[in-house]
Amino acid sequence: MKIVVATHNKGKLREFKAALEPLGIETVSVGDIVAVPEPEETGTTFLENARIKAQYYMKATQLPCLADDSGLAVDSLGGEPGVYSARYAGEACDDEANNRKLVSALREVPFEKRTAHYVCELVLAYPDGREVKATGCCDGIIQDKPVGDGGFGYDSYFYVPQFQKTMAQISMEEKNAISHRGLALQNLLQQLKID
Ligand SMILES: O=c1[nH]c(=O)c2ncn([C@@H]3O[C@H](COP(=O)(O)OP(=O)(O)OP(=O)(O)O)[C@@H](O)[C@H]3O)c2[nH]1
Ligand SMILES: [Mg+2]
Repeated sequence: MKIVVATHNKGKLREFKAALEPLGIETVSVGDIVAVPEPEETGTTFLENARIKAQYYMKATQLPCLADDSGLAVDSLGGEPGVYSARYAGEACDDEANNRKLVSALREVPFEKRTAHYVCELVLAYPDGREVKATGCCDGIIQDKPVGDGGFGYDSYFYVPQFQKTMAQISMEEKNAISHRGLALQNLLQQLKID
């Protein structure tokens, strides 16, 4: 079995590959199948954006496509950066700029009040119109200094109490077992009756 993963984020792709290959499911990046511009993520929720991406790439490839919309919601920032996680510091920004803005926004907030969640919505869209949706959430605390070099994005600042480490210090297998994306994927596979 093969799944087209409708993302251009290499970190997400690596995680999908690591979770699905042991189950005998091959992953292909949509960028290796069609050369189309990325759709605008105009939704106001993770689910809306995941649907926009899944539908767009399914129509472009005529294949079942799995899209992921995810992000970080920080309680003391009223849920920010939320759906804007990838472009928190502006449209043409990178992980480093986003992290700088995050640390600066939390400068006055004590560690115990820096609770946050990663959220992931997955949508698998089929050419016949069917859609399978799954969601996952993972709790953590945003620390001041980056630690670890695994993962991507905000991971080196995202402290996971359960491991007493950041998301960038744990292995890919450990991340997939507890992360928003890993949990959403487990839920999706249950609905597809694959485990
Ligand atoms: O450190 C992180 N570890 C994670 O596990 C994680 N999951 C999401 N995020 C952040 O949220 C944005 C998603 O935005 P997003 O869903 O639009 O994805 P994207 O634009 O990067 O790729 P695409 O899938 O849209 O092609 C990403 O860029 C990251 O900033 C994460 N950061
Ligand atoms: Mg995106």
